[in-house]
Amino acid sequence: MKIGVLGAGNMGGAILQGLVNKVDPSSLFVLNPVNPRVSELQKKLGFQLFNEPTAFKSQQLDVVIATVPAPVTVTVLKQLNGINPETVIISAAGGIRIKEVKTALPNNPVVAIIPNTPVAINQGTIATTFEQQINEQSKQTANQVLSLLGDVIIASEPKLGIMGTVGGCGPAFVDVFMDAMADAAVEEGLDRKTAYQVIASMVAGSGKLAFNTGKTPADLKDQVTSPGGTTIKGVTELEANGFRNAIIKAIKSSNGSM
Ligand SMILES: NC(=O)C1=CN([C@@H]2O[C@H](COP(=O)(O)OP(=O)(O)OC[C@H]3O[C@@H](n4cnc5c(N)ncnc54)[C@H](O)[C@@H]3O)[C@@H](O)[C@H]2O)C=CC1
Ligand SMILES: O=C(O)[C@@H]1CCC=N1
Repeated sequence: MKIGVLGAGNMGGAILQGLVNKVDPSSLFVLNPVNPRVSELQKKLGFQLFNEPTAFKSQQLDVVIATVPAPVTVTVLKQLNGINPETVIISAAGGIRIKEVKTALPNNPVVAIIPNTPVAINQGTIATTFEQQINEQSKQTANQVLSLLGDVIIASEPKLGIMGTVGGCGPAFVDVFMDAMADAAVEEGLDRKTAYQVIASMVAGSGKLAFNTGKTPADLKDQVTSPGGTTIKGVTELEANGFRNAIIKAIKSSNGSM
């Protein structure tokens, strides 16, 4: 399998790291304009780096994952005009519809995804929409690559935006939450390193508990709040300070509905 990545920034870099954990780096082909940061990444991960589209697009790639900034995605994909029509184009561009990608490369099968940064450790959440006309072979090729990176969750195109907001923007919200928790722990006298260790472990374990048990977050929360105990005092304070409302507004704002 030959995998192309268009744009090795934060998302492209995370995808490349996740892929290098699973496949030989010689099967990874990256197109990014000359950039010292990307040259460093190339040295670290060992993929093949191209600085212009002509040589990149003649590599007989099975897939190209587009992780250039969303506003330039269609323009950059147009530069791949003439690429093998069997190459599956996987666009990770937030807010860019399949039909817009098709205007750039009308003959290629297209898949729209919203991944998240945990793909770097093969624990990503990848909301995925296949174009309606896609054939089984192209679908399988895309699935084979994406499932190396984490959970592939199939979405209808109208739901890709909100699934991508929760899954793709979500890590940043969790990071803000963890950062604030660490500040509080430091204020209470814990050293920062230990605070980060406890918090990251707690978030990972809470996520796995929800995932593995299938219990609702409300049920899981109720199991922690002992009667007259310490947790309910904190939960009450969260409610008094509009924590839940802040999260709801953050999701709606990122999703473009506010
Ligand atoms: N950062 C994230 O967590 C997520 C990002 N995405 C999507 O991934 C895309 C990239 O986002 P980030 O990685 O955050 O941005 P970024 O700015 O970190 O990376 C963009 C990369 O594209 C490169 N680039 C710019 N013009 C190019 C061109 N003409 N040809 C090839 N490479 C080019 C840049 O040099 C840079 O390496 C966006 O479409 C975004 O919606 C989707 C889900 C999550
Ligand atoms: O912030 C962004 O626009 C991208 C899309 C989802 C996560 N990051």
